[in-house]
Amino acid sequence: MKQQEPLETSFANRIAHVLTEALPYIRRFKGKTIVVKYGGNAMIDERLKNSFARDVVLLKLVGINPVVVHGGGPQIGNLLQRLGKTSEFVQGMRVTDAETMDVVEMVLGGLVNKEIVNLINRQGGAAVGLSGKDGDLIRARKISMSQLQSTAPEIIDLGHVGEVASIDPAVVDMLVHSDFIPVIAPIGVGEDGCSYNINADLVAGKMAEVLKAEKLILLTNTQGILAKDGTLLTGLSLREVDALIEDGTISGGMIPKVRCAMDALRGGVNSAHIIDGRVDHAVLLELFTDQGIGTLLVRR
Ligand SMILES: Nc1ncnc2c1ncn2[C@@H]1O[C@H](COP(=O)(O)OP(=O)(O)O)[C@@H](O)[C@H]1O
Ligand SMILES: CC(=O)N[C@@H](CCC(=O)OP(=O)(O)O)C(=O)O
Repeated sequence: MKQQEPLETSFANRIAHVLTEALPYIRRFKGKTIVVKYGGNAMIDERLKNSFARDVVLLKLVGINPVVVHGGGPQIGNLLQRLGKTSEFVQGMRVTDAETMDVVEMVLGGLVNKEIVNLINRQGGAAVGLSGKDGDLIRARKISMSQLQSTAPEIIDLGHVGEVASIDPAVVDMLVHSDFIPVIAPIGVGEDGCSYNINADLVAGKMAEVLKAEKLILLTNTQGILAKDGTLLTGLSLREVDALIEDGTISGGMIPKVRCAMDALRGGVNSAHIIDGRVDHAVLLELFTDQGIGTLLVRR
């Protein structure tokens, strides 16, 4: 008969330490909602995707309510390229004509959404995929060029690019309270009945606000918010973030991300975290360890 190797003492101690360190956090977050934005750039390889799905399932099993909002920008770009279409971006927003909108809906609402649902379910969770159309979840409003400081004067219309006009959380509440894990694609419906392509960070921020979430966690492809010299800024207040945008330390795609996190904080979410989705089990490390990872944004 094969004998089980005894655990090396220091390794066993480490496991015990990790589990006991997690305990106060599990107690603190039990019954609370945590909105996790899973960006397309963090969906790099199978190992990372599975580690993300395991984290989400573990949260649910210890009594926390994860709600996943996903992106899929690179995946939309890949399919558009295969179809011979190129995308233009204005302030990080993809100019979306009717044909591009069809692709966005296929990729986000179909491929990416169902892949995440399947990953979570294979790890033992019960995920249900939704787009903003399901249960009239996300009402969208068209974004006009005048709302953006465009550096591309030749583009006069963003097409089907929307912002969140309102969220009706009824379908998400119903799923959460029936022990399902909602997985939401950032597509909204306009007053005109048309589909709108919404930046996933914007949807995640508003979702966290409307669901009165305890935390908003944004997974991205950097360690967090970095200073000019490349060091990680571990904790920032709203005032400090404003100053970093002002002096150009925060730029590009990080601007809408911090803006929506700041809006969520002002709307009552207790904390927002920008963390590195390229790290295995990033969500667990953030939630259940004393030091956390990435950048913590707080209201004060
Ligand atoms: N101060 C900063 N700290 C970290 N990243 C920054 C900063 N300023 C700009 N960025 C850029 O923002 C990017 C993240 O935004 P984005 O590419 O839109 O992410 P995602 O695809 O995850 O939504 C980083 O990869 C980096 O290039
Ligand atoms: C209007 C707009 O730009 N929408 C995004 C939606 C996907 C997204 O936000 O994906 P990431 O989080 O992976 O960047 C897009 O078309 O790429």
